[in-house]
Amino acid sequence: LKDTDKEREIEGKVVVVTGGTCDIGYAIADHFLNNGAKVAILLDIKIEEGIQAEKELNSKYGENKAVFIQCDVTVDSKRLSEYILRKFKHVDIFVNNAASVEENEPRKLMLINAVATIEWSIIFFKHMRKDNFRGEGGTIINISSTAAHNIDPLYATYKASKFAILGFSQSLGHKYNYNKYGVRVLTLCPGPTNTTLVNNVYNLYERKLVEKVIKYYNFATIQSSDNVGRGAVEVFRSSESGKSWDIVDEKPPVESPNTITVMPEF
Ligand SMILES: NC(=O)C1=CN([C@@H]2O[C@H](COP(=O)(O)OP(=O)(O)OC[C@H]3O[C@@H](n4cnc5c(N)ncnc54)[C@H](O)[C@@H]3O)[C@@H](O)[C@H]2O)C=CC1
Ligand SMILES: CCCCCC(=O)/C=C/[C@H]1C=CC(=O)[C@@H]1CCCCCCC(=O)O
Repeated sequence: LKDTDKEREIEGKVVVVTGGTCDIGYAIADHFLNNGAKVAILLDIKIEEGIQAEKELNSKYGENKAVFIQCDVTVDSKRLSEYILRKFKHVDIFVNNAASVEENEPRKLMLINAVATIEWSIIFFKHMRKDNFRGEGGTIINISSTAAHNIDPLYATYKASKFAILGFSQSLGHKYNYNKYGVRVLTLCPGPTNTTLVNNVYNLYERKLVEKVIKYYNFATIQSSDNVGRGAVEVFRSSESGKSWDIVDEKPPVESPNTITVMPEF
């Protein structure tokens, strides 16, 4: 196999997903296991959901295919990355998916969505680097949002975090870095998806405003998490480093635009 073929193979790979116990993170873990991953390690702050998710995936794919480790991504990166590497020897795919949409806790939101994504990416980039002693290459997948392509009245802090993830991931995954270090960095930008997080929007904003924004972007559906999980595997199998992919309206991934849409006054 060529290096790029090996890199894009899922069979036998160790996958880590932050926020992996429900919704989009769970669907990503599920699809990687379904396509032959050796193990999916689910890092999440929620203990009961974590135990349940581990149980469900193990009954679907077999014993020890899923491992839940309780984790706060904002504080546990050093301790748990060392633990994971001691226990599993290496990690092939690291997915930064955990997030908050709590606009009224901006510091916490930025720590979870942006700072933690950057810190965990850097830790596992170093582990995977091929110029490192024993570095075997690998793929980091960071979850941004189509909200990172748009300026409108909603989610100002959340948007800032998703713009940060997109810029960081495309820069770290730049072809120059890929050629030098052999680690792929990919970004996914899901559109509105039916999860706990999305249902929060109507608690934060007037329904009329949300409806106006939805109409402006012409979103056809609030898609399933499963479509994002399926899209993640498709992107993993086909994408070059540094690219970003929109997964919207229950359709397959399409490359993200390099432009920002500014919603006019209304
Ligand atoms: N639902 C949507 O419409 C969209 C979601 N996204 C992104 O997709 C990703 C997943 O979103 P959803 O599944 O909708 O969210 P969700 O809220 O259903 O799941 C997020 C998970 O992250 C975990 N988490 C939160 N803070 C944590 C912390 N400090 N440490 C560890 N785990 C923590 C939660 O416990 C939860 O399991 C997020 O990055 C989100 O921004 C992007 C575009 C659209
Ligand atoms: C357009 C508003 C959609 C309202 C309901 C909704 O689906 C909200 C979803 C957000 C929660 C987390 C996200 O990442 C979602 C935004 C998804 C793209 C929204 C794009 C519109 C925007 O820029 O605000």
